Amino acid sequence: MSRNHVHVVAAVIENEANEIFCALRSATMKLPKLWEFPGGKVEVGEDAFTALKREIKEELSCEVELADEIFQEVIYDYPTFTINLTAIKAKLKHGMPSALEHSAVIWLKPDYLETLNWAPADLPIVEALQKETNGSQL
Ligand SMILES: Nc1nc2c([nH]c(=O)n2[C@H]2C[C@H](O)[C@@H](COP(=O)(O)OP(=O)(O)OP(=O)(O)O)O2)c(=O)[nH]1
Repeated sequence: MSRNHVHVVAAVIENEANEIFCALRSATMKLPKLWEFPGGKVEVGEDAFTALKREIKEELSCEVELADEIFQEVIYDYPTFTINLTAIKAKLKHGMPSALEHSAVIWLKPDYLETLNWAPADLPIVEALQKETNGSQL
């Protein structure tokens, strides 16, 4: 049986107060009204980093500086497709993010991320961010 596979890149954008940028998918998007890290599908011929910079410009109308390394890779089976979600940390480089496609955005400290209703594929990323913060407080 073949399944639909999609490769999606997402930015974990951190600000100087160590808050993380979270975005709410709109009612008309797939996986409606779930929170996500902004990004989108990698197009043919693109690498994850190039795709993510493009998606952020399109979706949030700002520029980000990406970390050199991938933060986390998640593979998750949704009922109708399998997602390979690549999360990369980022900082704002130029402009402030505007919600051009999302219905809400919020900056949250890692400890509060779990209060949102996340797309299921994002939960391991949320967990890794919380572990990172709590580890650094020990
Ligand atoms: N951008 C983003 N997408 C995510 C995350 N987690 C997650 O499961 N997804 C899913 C939602 C979508 O099905 C897919 C991303 O595709 P997309 O953002 O281009 O949105 P879409 O499917 O509505 O676009 P399209 O098919 O209409 O072109 O990945 C995440 O953190 N960020």
